[in-house]
Amino acid sequence: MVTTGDVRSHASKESCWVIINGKAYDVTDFIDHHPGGANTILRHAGKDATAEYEPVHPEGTLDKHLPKDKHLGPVEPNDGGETDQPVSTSSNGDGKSTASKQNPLSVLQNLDDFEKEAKKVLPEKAWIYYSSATDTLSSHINNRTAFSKVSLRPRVLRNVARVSLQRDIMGFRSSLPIFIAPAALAKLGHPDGELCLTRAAARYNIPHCPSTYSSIGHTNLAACLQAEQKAADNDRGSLFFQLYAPINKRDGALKLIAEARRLKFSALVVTVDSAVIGKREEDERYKARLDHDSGIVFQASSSPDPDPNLDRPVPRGAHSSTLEWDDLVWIREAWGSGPIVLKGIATVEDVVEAAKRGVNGVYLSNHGGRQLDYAPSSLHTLLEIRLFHPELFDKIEIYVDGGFRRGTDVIKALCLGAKAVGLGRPFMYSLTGYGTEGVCRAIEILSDEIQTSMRLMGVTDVDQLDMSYVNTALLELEMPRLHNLRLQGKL
Ligand code: HEM
Ligand SMILES: Cc1cc2nc3c(=O)[nH]c(=O)nc-3n(C[C@H](O)[C@H](O)[C@H](O)COP(=O)(O)O)c2cc1C
Repeated sequence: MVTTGDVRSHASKESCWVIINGKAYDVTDFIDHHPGGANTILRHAGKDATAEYEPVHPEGTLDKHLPKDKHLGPVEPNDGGETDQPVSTSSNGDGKSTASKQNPLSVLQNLDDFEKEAKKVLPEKAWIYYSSATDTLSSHINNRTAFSKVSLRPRVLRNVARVSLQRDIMGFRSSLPIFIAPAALAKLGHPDGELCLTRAAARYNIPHCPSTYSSIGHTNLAACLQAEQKAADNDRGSLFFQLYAPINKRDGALKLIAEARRLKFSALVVTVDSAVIGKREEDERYKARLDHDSGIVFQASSSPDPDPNLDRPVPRGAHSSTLEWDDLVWIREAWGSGPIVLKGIATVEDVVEAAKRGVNGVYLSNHGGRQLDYAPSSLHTLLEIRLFHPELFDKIEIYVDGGFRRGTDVIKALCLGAKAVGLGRPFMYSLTGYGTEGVCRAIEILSDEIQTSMRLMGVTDVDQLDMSYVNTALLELEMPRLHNLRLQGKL
């Protein structure tokens, strides 16, 4: 039996043990391969890391990734020493329950209200992770301001008593033109994490696309969907699989795709805007402060490399940095004939290329402003396609996300030609503290807003929404000057 004293004596990079859920692990050889960074583990060297580990890792992670001989067994407290007791995730550490700080769900009126409620109860680290964006925040801010550059053109004196909001989304007949976008680490907001999203998606018959880094394992999410469907005696809801190609690209991706197939996920969403991780300064500042406070010595991580041919890890490279268009061939082979959609497309040129490569759809996104700074919003890219290659809307399915908070935001994107809209942060905020009921309330609010606006616009079916219902003059002022490329035959 290992004692807490034993664990405390392995508190360095050279020999690093941690306690998780009452068991000790030797993670010395693993530290430098940890996808969340070496320092994240080093901060807990020799201590109980449960509170840090538990909300961000799916069940079974240690069994899957840490060799059996590094599992040191149960820990016995032997010396009355401090062990860094885990804190509960249902409070933010000050002893007050989340319920007593948050307004009742019935009081919340729009998706921004969920953000305010989440901020009240999320631990600082989680709030920063959910809300942060890259560099100057330009892409993030651009996502919201783009909506104010498109106004609506309503028609009147039409019978709008009945409206239909149904849309086909990546082969699934959804009751609303929206889906839950992939966002990692939902357990930071609620102990049930992504289960809340899958349950709500099933109840409202919309798709949920969990992240590769879902904090609840994909097997459990698939079982959750089945259980929901069985209890309701229907087949409502659907799960899509978001794929980050791992560092070891093909081998890692093939394993994930095989898992997605085994679990019968119905579409493959390949994220293509993450060759490296964006510079999210709030996250980096917070982690650097923790490192400093726990005595970890600062080391510059990405000095310019004098020789680009040297085989070194790519700075900020958390996933494969070598994924290319040609890789879509083996991805298609492994996935089979089901829908493949490329997430993170931002230009009309790449939509043209995608249409040639046999994928079913593109998903215009700047990752919620978390990757490239000064990237276009998805409304900008939709309009770019409208102006330069409108025929693409008939050739390939086009999905969007980024900054959608209102029913009218969704309607504007549908008018410009999007098939459906994904939302990331709003659903993470809605599960925070409230769990599944919060996500259900968020979907209801959005559905109400879409329906109400459609009626006020004289529209009874989302399929009727087209360019005649929007004034895009202001957004057109911001279109890139691509006419020269076209004249040169490059577009
Ligand atoms: C042994 C103790 C471990 C601790 C204390 C730990 C802690 C953490 C923390 C705190 C994060 C969030 C990263 C952040 O704050 O930026 C994280 C992320 C992550 N960890 Fe661990 N981890 C451990 C072991 C593992 C193991 C065994 C795996 C298996 C591969 C793993 C895989 C990951 C992954 C995939 C992420 C997500 C990275 C991202 O979304 O950017 N971790 N870990
Ligand atoms: C906390 C968080 C985690 C995310 N994790 C992922 C991810 O694992 N994979 C991915 O493709 N996109 C991820 N995204 C991006 C979202 O899928 C989506 O593009 C973005 O959140 C849309 O913007 P919105 O938050 O304004 O709705 C994440 C976004 C957030 C906010």
